[in-house]
Amino acid sequence: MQYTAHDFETAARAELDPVYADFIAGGARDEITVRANEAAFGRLQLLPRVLRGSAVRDLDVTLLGSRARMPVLLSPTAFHKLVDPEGEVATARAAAAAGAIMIVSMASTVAVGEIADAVRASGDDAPLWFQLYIQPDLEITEALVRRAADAGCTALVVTVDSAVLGAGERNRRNGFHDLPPGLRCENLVDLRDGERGHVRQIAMSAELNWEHIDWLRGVTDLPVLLKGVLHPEDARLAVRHGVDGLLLSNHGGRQLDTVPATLELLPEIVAAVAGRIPVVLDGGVRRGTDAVKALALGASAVGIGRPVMWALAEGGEKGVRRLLELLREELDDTLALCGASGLADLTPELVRVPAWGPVPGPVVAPGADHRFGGVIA
Ligand SMILES: Cc1cc2nc3c(=O)[nH]c(=O)nc-3n(C[C@H](O)[C@H](O)[C@H](O)COP(=O)(O)O)c2cc1C
Ligand SMILES: CCCCC(=O)C(=O)O
Repeated sequence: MQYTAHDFETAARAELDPVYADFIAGGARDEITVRANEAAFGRLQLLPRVLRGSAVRDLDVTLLGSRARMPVLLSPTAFHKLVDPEGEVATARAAAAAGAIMIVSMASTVAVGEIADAVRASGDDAPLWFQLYIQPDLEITEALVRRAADAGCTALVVTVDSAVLGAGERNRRNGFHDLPPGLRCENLVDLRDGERGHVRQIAMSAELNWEHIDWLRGVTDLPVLLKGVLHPEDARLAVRHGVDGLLLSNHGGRQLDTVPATLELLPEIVAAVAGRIPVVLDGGVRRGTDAVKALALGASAVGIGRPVMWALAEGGEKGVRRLLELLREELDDTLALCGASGLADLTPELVRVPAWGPVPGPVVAPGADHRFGGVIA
């Protein structure tokens, strides 16, 4: 049985082709940013309030008009059929059951329209958003946007950290460059004559600039979020260009290695947008306490990437349901323990950096009993 997000990784690895496990776990180059994302949460502390509790906690959130029952989004991840025969349909049903927003990857192995149909048929209801890599061919891009809008997606998430595809050296070593036979990027099929949904059809364009964002604003009424803005100056530019929200993300350490952990950048980005647009954070969120730290520092919600893939690989729709239930429970009890009854009660005063750095020199004499104090570092 799985009791934490990390348990799903252990369980999935036991059954998964190691090449696929590496694709999921891996990051760019030395994977320094992959490690930094998770480590950053461990470095911050929670300082709870007491005696102001409430019997129930409210985890509802509305983001750019999309209502969700928890402030945890499923960040876009490609190729769900690589790890489960139902692929994105299973993930989307689980997200809808939990009332969580799922961001469908442009590189999904089920077409976005089919994913939306499956959610509607399930009787549960939760918004789907669509992640887009703007293509150099704007007609193709517009056709993709139309597919997402026709499917009923309620926001577009434009990934802007991928001028070129990040160097996943595990994939290189493993020779993993392509989907296996039978799997396709279904959103791309028939966008143009003869297009068969090949991964190579997705162009990572190094020429993208702010004019493309202005152009996109002109072809859709859907709210547009940018995914992968890290510099506060770019956050300010995003606001100036009428962007509706930011997904503060370093692509889970899969694009430019050695960029800071997203949590570390959060206060600067929140200050830069100054409440004008919502900021969602992803990267290394594995626990309810992680989510609470990000929310307290000004994020409106958080996203999870790898845990969803591991849960899907381990247990299909049931696995993802269980993962989201666990995160809901953790969030709920963290709020209770912090004296918060809802997300609005999560304020920066709940979070601190350790007052003491490492204590130099031995703090416990050799042979002394370590159990009662002394060890600070
Ligand atoms: C297997 C995998 C596939 C991904 N595919 C996409 C994608 O298609 N589009 C995108 O914008 N981000 C993609 N990402 C990045 C995620 O959206 C997200 O930013 C990242 O996984 C968050 O970090 P976490 O995995 O530590 O939660 C992918 C990440 C992984 C692990
Ligand atoms: C063309 C698929 C891109 C997937 C992706 O963004 C990732 O693996 O991080």
